[in-house]
Amino acid sequence: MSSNVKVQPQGGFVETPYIKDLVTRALAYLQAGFAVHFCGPAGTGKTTLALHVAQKLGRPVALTYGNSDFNPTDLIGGIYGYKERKVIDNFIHSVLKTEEEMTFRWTDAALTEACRKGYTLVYDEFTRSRPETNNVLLGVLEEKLLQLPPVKIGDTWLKVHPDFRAIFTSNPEEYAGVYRSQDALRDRMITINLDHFDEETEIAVTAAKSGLPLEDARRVVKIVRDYRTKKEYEYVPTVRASIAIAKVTRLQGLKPNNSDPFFRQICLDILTSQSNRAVTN
Ligand SMILES: Nc1ncnc2c1ncn2[C@@H]1O[C@H](COP(=O)(O)OP(=O)(O)OP(=O)(O)O)[C@@H](O)[C@H]1O
Repeated sequence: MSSNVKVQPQGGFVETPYIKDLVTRALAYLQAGFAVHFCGPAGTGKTTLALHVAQKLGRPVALTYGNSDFNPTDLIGGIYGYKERKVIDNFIHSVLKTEEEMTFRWTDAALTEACRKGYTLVYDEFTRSRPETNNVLLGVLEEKLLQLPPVKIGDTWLKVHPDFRAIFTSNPEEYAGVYRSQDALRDRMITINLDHFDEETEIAVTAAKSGLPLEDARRVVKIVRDYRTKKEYEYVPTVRASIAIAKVTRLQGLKPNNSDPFFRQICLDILTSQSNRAVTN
């Protein structure tokens, strides 16, 4: 492994040449004012990358997650609660005057807050929201205008703050619970397709997240990658399997050694729990 791989203390962000290249490209597109979309299988680092790139932009982050139950108000905001003011004037005993005033309280949701204040929106797994819910993004990404619902007293359009940026993540369309997003929306973002990490990155991430020494993490990752390349299962184990095996190995005081039956069983349990279906074709 090249010496310039920075393995952070446990849990930190790992930046290998592979990760650095992705960060550089994403920042270039965002700084040019384009939205960026990380698309890839589970466990390929999309969410971590999106949050890291957002942090690099140096603006506050408005984070939201795709959800099939979402409707546009979950992205834009709505009327949540109201304030009631009641004045009773009984100065003249025979006359009772009451004034009631009810003011509704509008609350911005993540998209509106980001558009209004110039935050970076990170919309994780955005294709798990129904396409019609995401329609509101078309105007935001192209005309830089956010349409507000008529219930919002006064303004029905919000001009998007010049510092607003958007980063999206999604799993491929064949995943369960993922909708096919509109072509018009995909056309308004630059998609970077991710696959499983290169070996150097997977080792560094496994070591950082599990606390297992680098050389032992390398052995664990080799077992997982050999299993992954066999393609015997439709769902291949991800870096999460490497992290889990490495963490249990460390906490049990084991060495990643195939001649140890306990270590072998841990690998089997974790690898088979992630790849639960034989290839259908
Ligand atoms: N650069 C990194 N540095 C440290 N840990 C990382 C890095 N990238 C990914 N990870 C870790 O790898 C695991 C998977 O990453 P992440 O959740 O970002 O993947 P994902 O593609 O968003 O997965 P999913 O689609 O299942 O949500 C997590 O435990 C995450 O902390």
